[in-house]
Amino acid sequence: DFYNETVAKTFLQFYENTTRVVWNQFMEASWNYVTNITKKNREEMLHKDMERSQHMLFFGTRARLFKIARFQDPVVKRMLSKLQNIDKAALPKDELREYNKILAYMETTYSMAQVCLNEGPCLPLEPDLEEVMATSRDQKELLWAWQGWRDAVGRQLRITFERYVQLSNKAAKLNGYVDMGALWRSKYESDTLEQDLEQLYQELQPLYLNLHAYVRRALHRHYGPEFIDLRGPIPAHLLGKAPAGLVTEVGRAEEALKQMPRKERDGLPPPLSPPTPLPGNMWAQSWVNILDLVLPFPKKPPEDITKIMRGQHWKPKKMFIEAEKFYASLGLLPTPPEFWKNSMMERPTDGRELECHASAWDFYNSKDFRIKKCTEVTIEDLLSIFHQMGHIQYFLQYRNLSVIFRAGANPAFEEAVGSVITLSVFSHKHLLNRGLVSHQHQDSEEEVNFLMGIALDKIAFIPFAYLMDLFRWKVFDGTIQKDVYNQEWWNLRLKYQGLCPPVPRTEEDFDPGAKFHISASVPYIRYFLSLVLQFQLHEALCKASGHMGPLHRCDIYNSKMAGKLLEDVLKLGSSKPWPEVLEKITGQTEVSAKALMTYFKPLLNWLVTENVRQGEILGWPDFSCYFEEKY
Ligand SMILES: CC(=O)N[C@@H](CC(=O)O)C(=O)NC[C@H](CC1(C(=O)N[C@@H](Cc2ccc(O)cc2)C(=O)O)CCCC1)C(=O)O
Ligand SMILES: [Zn+2]
Repeated sequence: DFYNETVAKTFLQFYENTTRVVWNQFMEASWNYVTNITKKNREEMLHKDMERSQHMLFFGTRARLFKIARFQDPVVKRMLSKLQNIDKAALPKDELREYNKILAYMETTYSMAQVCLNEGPCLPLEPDLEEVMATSRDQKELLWAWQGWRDAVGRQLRITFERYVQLSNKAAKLNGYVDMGALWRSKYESDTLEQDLEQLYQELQPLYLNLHAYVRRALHRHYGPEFIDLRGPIPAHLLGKAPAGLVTEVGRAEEALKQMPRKERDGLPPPLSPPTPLPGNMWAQSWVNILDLVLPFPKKPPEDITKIMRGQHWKPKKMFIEAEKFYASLGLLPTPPEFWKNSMMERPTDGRELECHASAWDFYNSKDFRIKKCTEVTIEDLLSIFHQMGHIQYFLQYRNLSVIFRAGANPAFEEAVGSVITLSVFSHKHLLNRGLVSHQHQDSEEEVNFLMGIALDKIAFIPFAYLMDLFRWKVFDGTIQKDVYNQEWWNLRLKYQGLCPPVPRTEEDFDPGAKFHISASVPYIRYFLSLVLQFQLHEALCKASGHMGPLHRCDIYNSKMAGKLLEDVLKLGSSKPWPEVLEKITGQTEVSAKALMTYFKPLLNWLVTENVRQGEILGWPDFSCYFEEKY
């Protein structure tokens, strides 16, 4: 009897009891696969995924039969409505099998891809290619890594991705959504999500445009006017001067152009600007690695924390313990023994294939939680571990809730928890307290340098995090057709990030696929929202900790008050609508960029003054990726 609420409660209890087993087995099989990619482990993972989907289908279809509108209990209503979305499990069995094979193929292609030197070793992304992108100033090497990675991954995924889009949309429709983008957006329980996101983006754009203009000037100074157009996009791959004898696409194009009789070549577009390397990251999503080129006060460089960590003989385990201590200092829950026994904290040395992209795992049995990370001893990896431990803390806090509510208030909350903590960890006060810097006092110029370092990570990330799902939403809703995937990707990269590809791209390429979350079908707007949310939460926690003074100097370490505020939110999981959860911690019911702007105010003031002094143009009115050469 689907009108009876008591029947519904029995149904939900039955779901609860059976789900734990099914989900735990699926997580175990997934973990075994991504930590040891073999045919056997793949078959086992696919089998357990089918079982999980059958289970979801059984309960999802029945949950839809209950007359929820007639029910009184808000918890029962919320549970039943969440059960109704069964995602890909709605597909007919044979198509679900195909879909799961496609998902496994895309994620595994990404994880196993390598770029091979002409005669010599093949390098995987982590840590080797990422190391090249972060530290090399040899443009031949940088272009080789950047282009090689896209050839090895993006190109391989193009056709499969087209089928992935079809089946994703079919699954979404079978769940009552117009396309998969709509299903992804539904996790935020808001019918004004897209407008709210655009509003946040507009608020943050001045900050990004000022940073972009300033960085462009610094790169212009470093690489020279023939590489950087001060009114144009930043070539996404900032290479040093092309050493003599470098033959690239561009070199060849220029050579050909010079050979042509003048009248013929005048009609042609000038060749691409010579390639330039990424600002220190394979996707130009973070520019921290070019801080040395853009430091506002170069006479006061920040201390190299990676070097200090290595000097103090930090090991991966110590990095995890450091994070554990921080969460404990807030009075939050300790990680259980299973965590330390079952996690993978370093890349295995037995030559197995595995997925190194870091991740935090909930095994849905209230006691088994793990992190998988191919940890290197660097400050980036230390911060990433704090981020992952934020996921673990959330898992711990909501572990006794119904399995239906064991998720973040929304996906951005999941992401923001760990990132909020990193804002304290990276504060000068905390680094000094933990012996990771020795410089006692930070003067106002050093503070601007510090904020520049944070901005190169967080502000540079804004347009990237926004466009990642703008692209996929348009692919899912058909605005972007499959024959123009790559040019539309670069149109968005130009429009929002003001970046150009370093060498000509074609529709043989599929550059979006070179990013983990696109090959692994992980939504990304969560990171854009988390970026704004983490500063809003940081402000609230700092206030609760009794912090006085500028927000960027706050460190909530050891604050039980801040910890209590955070705990009260985390243990709610997704049992309450996220505006209610946000209000509990900040007093506001809307995500606001105010705290982020407050945090970066000193830097924005400095940037605006500097850009005015230089007469900078904000944005890239010379929007072409081609240079008006001197030909
Ligand atoms: C079983 C499972 O998948 N679990 C989920 C968690 C869950 O859903 O429960 C999970 O662990 N996802 C992995 C993912 C890893 C990282 C990532 O991918 N980050 C983004 C964006 C970004 C960039 C800068 C930054 O400072 C913070 C984030 C990127 O690198 O582009 C890589 C290192 C950092 C976070 C993550 O932790 O979010
Ligand atoms: Zn995360």
